[in-house]
Amino acid sequence: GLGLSYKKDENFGEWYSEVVVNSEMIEYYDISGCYILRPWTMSVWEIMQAFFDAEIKKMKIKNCYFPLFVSPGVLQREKDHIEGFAPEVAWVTKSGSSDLEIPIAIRPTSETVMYPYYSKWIRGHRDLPLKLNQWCNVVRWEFSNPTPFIRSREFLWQEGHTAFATKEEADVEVLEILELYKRIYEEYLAIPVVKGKKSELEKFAGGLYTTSVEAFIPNTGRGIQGATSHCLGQNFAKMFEINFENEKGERAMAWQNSWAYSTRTIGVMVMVHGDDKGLVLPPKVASVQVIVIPVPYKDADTKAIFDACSTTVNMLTESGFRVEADLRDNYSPGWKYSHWEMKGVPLRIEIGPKDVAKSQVRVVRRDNFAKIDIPTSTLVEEVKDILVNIHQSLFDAAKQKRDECIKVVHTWDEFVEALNQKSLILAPWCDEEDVEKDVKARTKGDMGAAKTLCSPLDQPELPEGTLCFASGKPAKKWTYWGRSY
Ligand SMILES: O=C1CCCN[C@@H]1CCCn1cnc2cc(F)c(Cl)cc2c1=O
Ligand SMILES: [Mg+2]
Repeated sequence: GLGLSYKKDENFGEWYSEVVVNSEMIEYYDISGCYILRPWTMSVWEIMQAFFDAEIKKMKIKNCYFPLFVSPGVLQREKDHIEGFAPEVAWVTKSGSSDLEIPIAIRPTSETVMYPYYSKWIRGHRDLPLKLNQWCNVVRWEFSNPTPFIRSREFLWQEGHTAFATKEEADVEVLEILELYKRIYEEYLAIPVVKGKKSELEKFAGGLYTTSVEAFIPNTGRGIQGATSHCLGQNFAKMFEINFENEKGERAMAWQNSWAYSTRTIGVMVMVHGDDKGLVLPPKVASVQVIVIPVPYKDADTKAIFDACSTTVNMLTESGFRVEADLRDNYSPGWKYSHWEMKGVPLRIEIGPKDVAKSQVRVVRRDNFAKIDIPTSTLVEEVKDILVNIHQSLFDAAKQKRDECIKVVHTWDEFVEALNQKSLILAPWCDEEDVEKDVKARTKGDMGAAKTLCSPLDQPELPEGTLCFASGKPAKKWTYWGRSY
């Protein structure tokens, strides 16, 4: 039948796989970890891309495109940059039936592709800041359980790579980009995130510090890194000799940042907002915000009903909404209701004989299934308000659910208890790496170990004398811990 065979709160993994397929976002592919992104996915991606691309253009960041292929020498330029990553690098070793002289890597990220040219292009301080971004795919041949959008061997992202004369400029940009990531999640996907700083153990090993926006999936009790903005310091400048003559005529090394968000954002949206009827799309990223469905009645004036549908579509389209009518005559209204609910369309408009007679329409919300009869004369204004309200209620519901999962703990026992309750744990920590490693070791298990997710930039008050929950040493900062994707 049309409905889902799994319930979100009973079989989350199966529910998720079914929703992404039945909503026509994903088609499974014959290579494990690879997925077909159907138009229903690409339209969400393109709406977010349009926002982010316009914002970085305001920051004078320019788009470019570097090759997909990386020569081995360059990739292995700095072993500690790719130390643990080597197993996930995909290599081209043949063309046709003949072996390549030298195997070529497929980019897993583009630092080593781009930075030799940054070194060539940056000579003097007038060549700075150099601020480039690219929209592309990357390949990481991961082996842990592949999940559409969340963990795939190829994914789409943007990667920004910027170079500055001073650390101050780099520090400012890291946070400007982080704010854009928060806006993508909160203003477009209606998902609450925490802005924070990664621990030394969890940060990008090649960089100076990493900031991120962290989301949370209540059903699995796992945190998920939503996007990252790194300050690389001068580490890559040293590695790739990206230096310049500063204004005092001295040789100086550039200060760099790199930042990315990916199609993983879409998986988080499905997981957070989806329900047992299928996908629920936040209005801002819905390629169809309103679906108009005629409800013909045996001897009623079908033409009048269809005309009313077209009029409604035109009126709403002219007002800037993304609206379609489902006029197919080989599906019943009931079938269409389920179909468009599965696809997550935020608002449905039903038009039957009674509605035509009264010059009104019946509006049904996807998020709470509320049914509202609205006169045609005020429909545009009402639809505008309802879509804004749907976004806000999706956000508020997600935030309430996330906040209910947050447990503040002060002792190891409270920590373990909270972890067993699938919580997002906020704990005072001494900020020592060995202690973090110890927590990982002590919480190892088939559910995965607990780790630090981030230390929120917005720190709650830490009373004098507060002790670390794990080591008993003086706590230095509040940190979010939990299991993660
Ligand atoms: O997260 C970002 C923002 C955008 C640009 N890149 C950084 C760091 C990426 C880390 N990282 C992540 N995954 C990797 C996988 C690999 F196979 C290799 Cl060789 C390297 C890496 C790697 O450096
Ligand atoms: Mg990885």
